[in-house]
Amino acid sequence: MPIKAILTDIEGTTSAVSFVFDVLFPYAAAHLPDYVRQHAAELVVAEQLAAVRADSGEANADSERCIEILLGWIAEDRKATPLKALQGMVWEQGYRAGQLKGHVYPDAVDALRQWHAEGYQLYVYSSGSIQAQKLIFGCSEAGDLSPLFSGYFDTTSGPKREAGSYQRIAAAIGLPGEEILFLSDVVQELDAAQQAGLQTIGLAREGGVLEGHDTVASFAVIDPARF
Ligand SMILES: CSCCC(=O)C(=O)COP(=O)(O)O
Ligand SMILES: [Mg+2]
Repeated sequence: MPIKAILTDIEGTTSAVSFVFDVLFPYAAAHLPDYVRQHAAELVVAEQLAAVRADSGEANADSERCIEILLGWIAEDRKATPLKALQGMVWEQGYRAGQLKGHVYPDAVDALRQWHAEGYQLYVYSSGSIQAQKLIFGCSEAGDLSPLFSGYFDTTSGPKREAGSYQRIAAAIGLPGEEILFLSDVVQELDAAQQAGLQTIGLAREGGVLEGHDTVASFAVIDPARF
């Protein structure tokens, strides 16, 4: 079955891990406390704070305690959906103010443009919220890459290390798994996608092999037509 859609991870795949850890996470840690204080009464933020209380098991946590919990989650890189939603809101302010520009490897920019021109449908699946995904590609160093993408998936589709998440995404895309190529730098994510019937290629940008998956160091050597 030929590949019709390509689903890509962001951190470590299209974009440098260092951009996420050295730029995005510190920006969120610096600005999230005041953002929460200023917007805690607004429904979109209040809903996420309610989810922080539920996920942490601290039903009576006030806004200041929620901020402490969120900063702890940033420090431990917890892929918690309410943290990711709030990070997306905070980053939006940084991108709009010109303080942030999304990093996307030049080889990924070139390949995504080529695959889009060749008629492949392109999708993103990241632990970052859909808002954060649209920002990193929409406000990237290479310009607005958002017209290349047909859709975005985040942890509201499920955790990235569970096969069921990829089954739900394939159903949402409307293609059998075998017609979707998933790209990631994390072997557990590739394993879960493979278990769901998707094709996989691992990205090891510093070299090495992702056990059980064809592995490359750059998008430049990926040929979706070979499947
Ligand atoms: C959407 S950019 C921010 C990335 C992020 O918050 C994150 O946790 C990265 O997760 P990924 O699934 O892209 O490895
Ligand atoms: Mg990744």
